[in-house]
Amino acid sequence: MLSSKLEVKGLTIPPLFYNLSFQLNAGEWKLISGPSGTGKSTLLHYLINYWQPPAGTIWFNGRDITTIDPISLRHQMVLVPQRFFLFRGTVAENLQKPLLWRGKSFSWSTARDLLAELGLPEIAAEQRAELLSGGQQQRLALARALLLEPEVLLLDEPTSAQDEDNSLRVEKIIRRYCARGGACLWISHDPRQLERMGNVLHLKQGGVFHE
Ligand SMILES: Nc1ncnc2c1ncn2[C@@H]1O[C@H](COP(=O)(O)OP(=O)(O)OP(=O)(O)O)[C@@H](O)[C@H]1O
Repeated sequence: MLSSKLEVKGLTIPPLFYNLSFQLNAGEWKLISGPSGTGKSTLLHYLINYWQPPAGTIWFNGRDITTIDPISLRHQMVLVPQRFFLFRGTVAENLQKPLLWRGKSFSWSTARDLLAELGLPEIAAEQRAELLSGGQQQRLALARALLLEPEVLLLDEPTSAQDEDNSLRVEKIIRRYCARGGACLWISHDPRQLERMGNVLHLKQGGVFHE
């Protein structure tokens, strides 16, 4: 039997989670919504073992994540945090560095196509990343994660700084990433986005409830 890509089994982290369980399969996305402070961002940090979960509570490809080398885990499961980090440097440098660290090659033409799909058709490789607008920087951070082609993408409010058109672009790209076998867990507060994307887990203190 194929195990799920990511599985949370009875995760208890007082006072945030009590016996929290859900799974995410390859080719699937799930959105997480819920009131501020219920632990949505914290949960994503447990999933990449930034915070260490109790043994046996978080599984990646059928392995307890506490038994996986954290760097290797974070190569396969990439988090774009709410307060993402861009290097001081050009757009191309920002996209290229994490690929090179993983021993992967960088193609500006692939990157440029992706950025165009994200509503940044005019962006130049040599443009300074810190001079882009907040919304443009957020899409650059997402493009950087997508170019890594991780097995699982963890997105913390990836469209919080986007207008409707660009939110739709992001949604389309995540649907395609999942259609190609990726798995995505995505925190969102946007009711229209939750409606459009579906597959919502509503997080309350003490558990996850399907809507
Ligand atoms: N490792 C941890 N263990 C237990 N509690 C934590 C841990 N890290 C953060 N917290 C607390 O958990 C609470 C939830 O924070 P978190 O940022 O995860 O909420 P959130 O649901 O993502 O909120 P928002 O929607 O406002 O982004 C905060 O009060 C934080 O201090």
